[in-house]
Amino acid sequence: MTVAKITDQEWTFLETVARAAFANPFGDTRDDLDILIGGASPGSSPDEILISVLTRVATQVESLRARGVADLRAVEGNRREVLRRFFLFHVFHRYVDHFDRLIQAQLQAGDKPCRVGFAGDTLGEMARFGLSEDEAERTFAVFYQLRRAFYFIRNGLVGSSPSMKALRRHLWDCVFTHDIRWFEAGLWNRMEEFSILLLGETGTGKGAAAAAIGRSGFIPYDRAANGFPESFTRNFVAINLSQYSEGVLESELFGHKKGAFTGAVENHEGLFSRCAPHGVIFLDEIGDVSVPVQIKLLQVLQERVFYPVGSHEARRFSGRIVAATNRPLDDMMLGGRFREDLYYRLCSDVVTIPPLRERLGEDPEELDNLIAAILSRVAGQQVPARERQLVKKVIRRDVGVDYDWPGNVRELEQAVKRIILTGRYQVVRREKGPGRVDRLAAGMREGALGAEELLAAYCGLLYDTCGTYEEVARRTRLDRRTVKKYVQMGDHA
Ligand SMILES: Nc1ncnc2c1ncn2[C@@H]1O[C@H](COP(=O)(O)OP(=O)(O)OP(=O)(O)O)[C@@H](O)[C@H]1O
Repeated sequence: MTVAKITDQEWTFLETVARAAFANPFGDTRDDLDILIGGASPGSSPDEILISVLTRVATQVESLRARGVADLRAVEGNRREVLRRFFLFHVFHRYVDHFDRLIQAQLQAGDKPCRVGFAGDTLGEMARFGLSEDEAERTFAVFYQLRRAFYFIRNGLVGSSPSMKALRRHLWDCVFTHDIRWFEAGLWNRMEEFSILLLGETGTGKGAAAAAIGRSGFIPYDRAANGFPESFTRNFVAINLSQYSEGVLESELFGHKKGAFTGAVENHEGLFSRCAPHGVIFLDEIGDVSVPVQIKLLQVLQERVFYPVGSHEARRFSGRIVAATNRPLDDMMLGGRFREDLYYRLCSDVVTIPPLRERLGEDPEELDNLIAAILSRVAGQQVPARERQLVKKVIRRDVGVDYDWPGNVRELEQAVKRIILTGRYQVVRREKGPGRVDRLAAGMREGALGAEELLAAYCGLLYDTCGTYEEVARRTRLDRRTVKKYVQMGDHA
């Protein structure tokens, strides 16, 4: 048998590469394996380590080829699996730059799927290693997915603190499961069954985390089109549930039929019908929806069908749900404001996003990394170290080192912008509880409040006690959107 030509020492090497092949790139295991594979000296840079890994693997592939044993068809069982992963590691890294360029091109092109010029070469190379056509095509799609997940999780969520590293690892598992063997064995096609609940304070990056998951979904390779029929930009649709009144929200989510209500002059496709088959719907601020809408969402999650408003025609939904809230869902469930059955349907996994103050406490460099990322996002290019230091100095001067960043990264983004505009960042601290009541009462006694200020202060006061825009809307008989506007106005007064 040809396998006998591979020595035990070589098998040890192949097994190590096979373990690295699909390891979580944000975990420590992958780093340790790379050092083992490449034999790089301690203190080498990540680029040096990677080059030595790829060189050694390519040399080993050539050696197997020269002896005529670089073919999976001659091997079975566990050894086939080790060899398969080893060859795939090699192929993946040979085409990784092509995948990166495809991601960039697709970002530019938006919803129109891009041509994939290198598919034939990559598939041909896998075929020469003995993969069947189906296996090669599915693997090609998984390669694209692996690279997208790496790109969007790394770039969408900046930060080097331990809790951010843990978050990136966690998000990777949300896309591929904690053991990619399960994913490869069939879950690649069934991740829609796993909904994710993102928890965390406002501005921590729940939307950014959801987008990273959404853009990293599986997109099947289409043989006839010689490419991917769907752009990943279409694979993620987000809705902020707190922005809509109940009636409008149902229409936005499920669509409506012409004539379903006054003003429904055309059929309207809702979010659920617009979602691509392996796409993600991001339900932001899920803690703010009314119980009737919660029941409808539960039905979609349970039965995978929904009905446009005014229609009895069931529509199928085959995407994945990611939901987020900064509300205390536990308390809300106790008070009957959030349904337990929906909660348990939403949380195949719960991901908690750390607040900025915790991250800064773990690693002071976190602030530098975030300032750099925000500045280059605002400027559209890398910003010199001098400017970055300047912004950091102003932050330290104006809010001190112990500032708790209640608005988290969103607040930091605004702080950086304000510093660019004005050279300073003075914080208006949000007053809660009795302080607010006193201020409102004093303002009324003095007759000093304008109508909008009065409403903003009253809505803010109610929001502090009731906890949801919906409840404030009920008490003030305003609609939820208006309430939110006034609460936020009060926050920034
Ligand atoms: N780790 C991060 N790295 C880079 N940018 C981040 C990070 N976290 C958040 N941001 C940015 O901060 C802003 C706020 O993030 P996001 O909207 O995702 O927060 P959120 O938790 O969803 O807030 P809310 O609960 O109010 O909806 C966005 O512009 C986002 O890109």
